[in-house]
Amino acid sequence: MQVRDCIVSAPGKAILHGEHAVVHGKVALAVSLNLRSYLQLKATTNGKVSINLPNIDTFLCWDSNELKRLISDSGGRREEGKLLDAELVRRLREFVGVTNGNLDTRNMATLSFLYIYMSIFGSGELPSMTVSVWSELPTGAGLGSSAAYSVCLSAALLCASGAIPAPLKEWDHTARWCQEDLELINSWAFQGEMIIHGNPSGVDNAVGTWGGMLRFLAGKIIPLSRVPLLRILLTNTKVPRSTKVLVARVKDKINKFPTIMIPVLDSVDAISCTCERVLSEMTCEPITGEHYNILEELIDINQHHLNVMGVGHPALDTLCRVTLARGLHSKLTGAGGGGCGITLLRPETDSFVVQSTAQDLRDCGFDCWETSIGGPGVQQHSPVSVKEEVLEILNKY
Ligand SMILES: Nc1ncnc2c1ncn2[C@@H]1O[C@H](COP(=O)(O)OP(=O)(O)O)[C@@H](O)[C@H]1O
Ligand SMILES: C[C@@](O)(CCOP(=O)(O)O)CC(=O)O
Ligand SMILES: [Mg+2]
Repeated sequence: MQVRDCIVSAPGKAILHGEHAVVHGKVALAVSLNLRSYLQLKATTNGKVSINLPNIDTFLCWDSNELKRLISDSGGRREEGKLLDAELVRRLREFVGVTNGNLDTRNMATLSFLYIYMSIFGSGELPSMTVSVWSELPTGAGLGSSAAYSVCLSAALLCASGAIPAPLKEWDHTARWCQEDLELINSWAFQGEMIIHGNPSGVDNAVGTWGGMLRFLAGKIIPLSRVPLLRILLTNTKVPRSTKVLVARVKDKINKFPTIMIPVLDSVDAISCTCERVLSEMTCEPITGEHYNILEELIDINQHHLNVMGVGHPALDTLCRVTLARGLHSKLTGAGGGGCGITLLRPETDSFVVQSTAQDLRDCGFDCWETSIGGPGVQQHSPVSVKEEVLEILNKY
């Protein structure tokens, strides 16, 4: 079976408000970033399935017959849906050598690739191919690299299998799928996230699929079209962390102190709703300093709540302190425990203040950059539309 070649990309995301609370059915507001993961899928005829993941130094190759043996009697392929095929996951964990509780970066990426690949192609012949992924996002830092990875995998593999069409026409540079196809991509990406995260809310894969800013509540995705242009400084404390571990930590805390923690989650929900209202007001009335004052206070309150949930880190405290010394307000974004934070820049914040703050943060050993938000969701690319340096990395394998 010869499959179609393709190049796809998906954006990372920043959560403005609602991380962790969203896992427990509360509202989150999230926005896509102009930092993307890229995947190239090339059909081969050597009977091998290869993955090249240079960001995490992982290069693996299997015989497709060897993989086929893992699914021949595992109960068949699973269509889109929320639940994983537990038997296939068990076999794959054994095959990849994942012992219970082993959260190794490489194993998670390998497992989610194999799971999506085998679930999509499992009922027929397993095609040989080489899949290479390169990301501009830091991995494991709160910017949704796992979701961008899962969205790219599901879009490329669904497209290669013919389950969804390739939207790119001869004359296009980039193209996007129709709503129905995006929903299918999103549902498979959610399964990839389940393997990497354990218990994802689905907000990250939704942003990776649709892009822009969205409100997410219990699986319901509402794109927010009326939002003001926000200037955001992104800081990566470079403290490594795992979303899976942090999500489990919050769950344990809720189970241990339900009457204390549930009001905290409710308060985060109210913060997301208040933020959404203020953002919408800012698009239909003149933007005032008071709008920004409220946004800043919401950031401060939420950061305290995230500390109460147990997902803070001294490096994130440093980020908040250093930016506040320049009059700027920050909170962690994503799962916390290290990783990245966002700092809101006011329209009048002049570039000297931004530069000096960024320098202060770099002096703490952090990476820091002003970012534009609202990048497009998953898309297919012609090779000429991919930055040369990215194409060079993808073509190396
Ligand atoms: N470019 C990539 N190549 C391979 N695996 C990736 C890539 N990006 C993300 N991953 C997978 O996602 C995991 C990180 O996910 P997670 O802990 O949710 O952090 P985040 O999504 O905030 O970056 C990595 O350990 C790896 O398994
Ligand atoms: C903590 C959480 O709300 C966001 C995790 O984002 P990230 O993997 O840290 O980028 C988990 C989730 O929504 O699934
Ligand atoms: Mg993630």
